[in-house]
Amino acid sequence: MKTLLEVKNLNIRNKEGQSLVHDSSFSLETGKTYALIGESGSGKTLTSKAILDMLPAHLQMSGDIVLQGEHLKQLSRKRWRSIRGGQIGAIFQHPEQALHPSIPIGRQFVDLMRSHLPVSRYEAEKQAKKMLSQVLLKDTSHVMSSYAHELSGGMNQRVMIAMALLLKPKILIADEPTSALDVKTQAEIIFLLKELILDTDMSMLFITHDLLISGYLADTIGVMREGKIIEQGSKENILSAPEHEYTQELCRHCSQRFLGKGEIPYA
Ligand SMILES: Nc1ncnc2c1ncn2[C@@H]1O[C@H](COP(=O)(O)OP(=O)(O)OP(=O)(O)O)[C@@H](O)[C@H]1O
Repeated sequence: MKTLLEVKNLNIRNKEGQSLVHDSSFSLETGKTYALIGESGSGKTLTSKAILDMLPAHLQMSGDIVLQGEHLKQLSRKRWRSIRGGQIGAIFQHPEQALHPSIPIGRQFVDLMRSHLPVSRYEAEKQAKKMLSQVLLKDTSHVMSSYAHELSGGMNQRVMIAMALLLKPKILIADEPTSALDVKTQAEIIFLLKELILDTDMSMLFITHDLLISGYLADTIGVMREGKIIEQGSKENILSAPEHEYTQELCRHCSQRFLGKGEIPYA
């Protein structure tokens, strides 16, 4: 199995020196999904922001992030941004915050594509429409001419997924992308992500508080609590033989929710 991204001994502290993420290490393999699961405030989003180089300046980070052999520590910020730019796509809980409110969706696609690749406007529009239909948005011309506020939450999340995939990244970071959606749309987006991952050799870091979703999407699960990854391993091991008491509790909740009895789904 080929390692695409390694997070090594990641530590993040606030101004007061309090540890927010503590000595976290994990790796992402080509074509595989790693789910980072944990309760609110456990450090999942800060971990993804560190990978995306989006940590606020007042937070101190140490450790190393290695993308295909290139060490973040050894690169200038500009160089890291350019390496990372086309190789890591990201989607978040609130797509409407990431989309520009007063620029039509289509133009945002075209601008993004043309800022990275020497393509004509016509070609960029063609690619954008292709991506929008890949995420199962039907009337692509209508979506292209719409503003984010004119689309539903589920449509905006599909638009974000299409935009994140436009530059054909090797890694997709999905930070609670379905938490703000209704249950039916949540399921549709989760199925879509699974299909997209199976159809390509893209890897995904999926951040969630939901063990059930992790069980469906992930190959490997890391359980995060109070800034630490307390347990990680294959989905099968984590779900059927969790070692840490906290993971055991998560599994019990999950099975009760899913089946109303003591069986672990997906294991
Ligand atoms: N910009 C920031 N400045 C200072 N502390 C922060 C900042 N962002 C997050 N924190 C703190 O760091 C810790 C981890 O936060 P983080 O957002 O990574 O948690 P999370 O697991 O993603 O939670 P959630 O599921 O609620 O998004 C929390 O204690 C949080 O209060």
